[in-house]
Amino acid sequence: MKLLIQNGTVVDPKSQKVFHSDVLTEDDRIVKISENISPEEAGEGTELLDAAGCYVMPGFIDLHVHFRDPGLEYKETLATGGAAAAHGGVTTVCAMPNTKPVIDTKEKVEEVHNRAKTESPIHVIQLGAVTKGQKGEELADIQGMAEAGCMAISEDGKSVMNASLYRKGMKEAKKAGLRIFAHCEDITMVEGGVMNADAKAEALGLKGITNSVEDVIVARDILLAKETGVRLHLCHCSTKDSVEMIRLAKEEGLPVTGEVCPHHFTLSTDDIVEDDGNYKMNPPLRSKEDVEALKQGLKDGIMDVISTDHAPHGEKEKNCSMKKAAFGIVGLETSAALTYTELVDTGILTILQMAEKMSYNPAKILGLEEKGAVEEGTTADLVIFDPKAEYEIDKETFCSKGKNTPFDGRKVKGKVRCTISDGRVVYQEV
Ligand SMILES: NC(=O)N[C@@H](CC(=O)O)C(=O)O
Ligand SMILES: [Zn+2]
Ligand SMILES: [Zn+2]
Repeated sequence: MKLLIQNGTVVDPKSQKVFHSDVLTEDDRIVKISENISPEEAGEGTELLDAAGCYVMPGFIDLHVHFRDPGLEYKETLATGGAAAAHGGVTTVCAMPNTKPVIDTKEKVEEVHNRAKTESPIHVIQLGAVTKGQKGEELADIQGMAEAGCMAISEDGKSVMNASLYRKGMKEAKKAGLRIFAHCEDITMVEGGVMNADAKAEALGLKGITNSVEDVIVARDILLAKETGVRLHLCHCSTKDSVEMIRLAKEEGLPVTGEVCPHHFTLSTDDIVEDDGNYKMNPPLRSKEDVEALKQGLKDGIMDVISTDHAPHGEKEKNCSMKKAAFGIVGLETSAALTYTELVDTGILTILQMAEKMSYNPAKILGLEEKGAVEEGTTADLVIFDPKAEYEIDKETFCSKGKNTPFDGRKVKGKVRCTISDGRVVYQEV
């Protein structure tokens, strides 16, 4: 099977080049990148894709999604989450293990990997939990899960509060060649908070979550990574002090990377006008000052990755007061547009930096050398992205089962026209 992508502008974060070119794929590989590859040269039966006016970028790699499968299929499945990813230009995801049951053994990782091959149109890397059942009491089967290809372990949804146990888990992870993806939240300090602790929370009569809830665990986890040598990826960073601590860790040469979610650089607590569950996520939307620090951190290269923390929930769980609503919003189908609109179109990031944060750096963090670039010989995971398309986000167009987004009706610029995974078109705008 061959695809010829014509007339596009290739964005390759590996060579740091942006250039006009055609791209030819055969089966799951990029076989030729050159100007004016003719259909005759490509050969009979080659499918032609017109990318005029569009960027041809490496498929996005989202290090942080919740596919809710197994056990919570009413929220999402490997099939619907995979379709949402394809719609958003995402060709590889890391699925968090806070499913039902929690993914904490070799067999459970294998089961998801086997099913994903047929059920999901894009690549799914299942992550394992740090502790059995995410109960924080004893370590999960870390070595076994590594053998099943889980690549990283994470207690996402919460932190491992017992630092001694976490340190043991980090040592095991390092031995097994796995990374730690850390959700930083001191649960003892949350005290029933549902949004950022500020005047807006007070005005709405809602309990607040302080920056320190995140910051103390970021500090602790960086120190534990320093001691154990494990590669630490800090998920969904939301505060200016998280950025500052990652800056210091990097200056010291520690193997620490930072992730920012589109909602945390697009919205601040000022955008919450009423008590609406669709604005509730963990960590919460922060102050303008925090938002600016996150943007600056992305620009300066302190923050390495833009991932979504795609967290689908049922309608009843979200269309209610923040007091009752579940934490989390969907993100796979709005991420590229928000990143382009908020960061590239505004001149904060270049298009190459967008490809770095959404493809190249995530691939590097996972050690996937064949992904995250547009190069001859690498995997044919690609996205055709139209930077000129302007439209309003419409949650009814989402492939995800989750419609829980605060971005419904928001005007954005930048649209995924086509997504290619392993040389197959998995999403194409009709
Ligand atoms: N981010 C969220 O608000 N929710 C996530 C859990 C998590 O990422 O911590 C979820 O699983 O729903
Ligand atoms: Zn989390
Ligand atoms: Zn998460």
